[in-house]
Amino acid sequence: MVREDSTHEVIVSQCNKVFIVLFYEEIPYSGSASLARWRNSPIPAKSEISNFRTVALVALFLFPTLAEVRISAQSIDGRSIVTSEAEEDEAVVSCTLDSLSIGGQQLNVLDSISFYLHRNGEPEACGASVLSESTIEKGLSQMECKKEVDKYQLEALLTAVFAEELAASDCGSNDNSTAPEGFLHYCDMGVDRTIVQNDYDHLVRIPRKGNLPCRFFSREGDRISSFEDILRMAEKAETRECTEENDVCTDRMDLHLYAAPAGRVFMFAPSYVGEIFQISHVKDSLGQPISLEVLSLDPRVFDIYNFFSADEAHSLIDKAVKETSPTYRLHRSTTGSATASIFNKRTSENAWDTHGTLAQTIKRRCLSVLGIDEYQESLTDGLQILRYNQSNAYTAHMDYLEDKDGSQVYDYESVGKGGNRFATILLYMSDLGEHDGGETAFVKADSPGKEHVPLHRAIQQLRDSGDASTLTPDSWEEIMAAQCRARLSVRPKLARAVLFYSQHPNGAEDKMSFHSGCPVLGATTKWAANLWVWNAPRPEFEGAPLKKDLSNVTKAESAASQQLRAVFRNSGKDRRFEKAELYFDEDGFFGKLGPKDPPISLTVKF
Ligand SMILES: O=C(O)CCC(=O)C(=O)O
Ligand SMILES: [Fe+2]
Repeated sequence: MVREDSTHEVIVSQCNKVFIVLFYEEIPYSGSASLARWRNSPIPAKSEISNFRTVALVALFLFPTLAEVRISAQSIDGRSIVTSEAEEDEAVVSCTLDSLSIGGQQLNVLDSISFYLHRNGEPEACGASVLSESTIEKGLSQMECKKEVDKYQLEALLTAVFAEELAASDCGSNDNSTAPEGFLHYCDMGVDRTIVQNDYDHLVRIPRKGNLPCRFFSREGDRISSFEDILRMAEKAETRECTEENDVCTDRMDLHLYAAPAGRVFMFAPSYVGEIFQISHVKDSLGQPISLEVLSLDPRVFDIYNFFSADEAHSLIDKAVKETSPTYRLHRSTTGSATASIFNKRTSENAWDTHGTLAQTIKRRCLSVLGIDEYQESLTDGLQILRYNQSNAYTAHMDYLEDKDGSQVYDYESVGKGGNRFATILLYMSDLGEHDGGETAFVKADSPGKEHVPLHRAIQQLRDSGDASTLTPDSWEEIMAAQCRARLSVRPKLARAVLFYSQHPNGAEDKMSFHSGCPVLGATTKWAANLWVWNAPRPEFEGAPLKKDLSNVTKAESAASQQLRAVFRNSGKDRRFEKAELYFDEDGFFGKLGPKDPPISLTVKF
């Protein structure tokens, strides 16, 4: 028996014979149940797949052994989603923490933790709650009493539990923060705003609701992947001593968790200039702890201490200077998203180091510091080695790329489900003194603690100092050099590293991130390197988000976008179906689908 309700959920239950069938528009599925068709997604027969553009994958099931299967199908370009789930079984499955392989005993400590939940990038908690043993056990019951909870399952569990515990908090999406399902909506922003990252197939939807889960991080960007992580963090958490004169009073620990919506990247949540973040989960080259210090809140700029060494800087420079390949060697820098072109206000030179052993190590370190726990080449440009000789500069710009005339196939709208550069890590590889220029200046931001200096006065001060005598009066370089002294700026120093964001936590472009590479005033060469990091696979990489309007899309790109996914799982509530198996048609065995088997994800290209 199958029905489709107004929220486009297809409910499948009590199917004795079930087949996976891909079928076309008007051809009704043949089997023991009837299945309502997803309105905008006619479904071709298997043999006809190549002939039809609009496809949805609908799953029906084989064998009398499968009672409850959850189905979801989504086209990568977000045109359709079909979600279905079996009707709820009334039988209550009870789980205990003891069933977890970590051992329930250790988890007793959960009772003494107060969890403060933050939305991604927000220094203020949006709500607080306890995760009692019983709430976790309830969550586990909904998740089929797992013995081992992997990070995706844990994320679904935490999202479900916090959504319930924090129903009356401010943890919802900004549009509707206190709605009862607010936190669930915050975590799953809908197809138009959810970036399909490469691990999308692994995400575990919230039991019975179907929403995608948040990911949870420590304040320092360490992803919570297991209960052990929570316990480890709890050990380090602030302990609030019990002062109440009350028998049942115990010391409590305050644990702050930062929740990033599905598909979104973690962002630090600074609250004051000078604030420190100890990044103890990232391995550095120096054997010293990496830490961040907040230089500015708007834009968000941080010093990264102990990020790389002077030796590493020298090796990167050495390799760049010796590079002979026309593509990678030092050459006059260019700008632009699709077609790179020489720009008269970027007079530096740059080389690319994409796959050098050291460049790779540094790129990995960059992603780890940014809270990306699994390295993905597709999220970075190459490491760009920069050389600025005397007077060389890069005018104020944003690293966030624009699709000015809307002609690009790639979807640069990172506030939606597109990708763009979201963070830049800048490595300085030479020392420049107070009078040498070459700073990186955030020209829209005042320097903390300094009064605002109007530009005309800054130009006069620069001229009076005599430092800019090599620059032509009234040239863009001279105006910039003056701005650089009057605004928030970072001075190059060998082995200094800086992080800044080009996006807000919701993916919107951060216009305050406007910055420049200030003219080098003295004779010292400024060497630097930067890594632009994307919030989604960048253009040309697998999984790159493409625009909805596919009319001009090349064949290869359109093939990548025309995919559908389905996830099958056995909820395990009915013991008769312990040996369920999943088939495509009658003889295409996909895999075992017992309650303990992992969910099976399928991707169909057409
Ligand atoms: O050289 C600098 O200080 C800044 C460089 C920069 O902004 C860039 O390459 O995007
Ligand atoms: Fe830049």
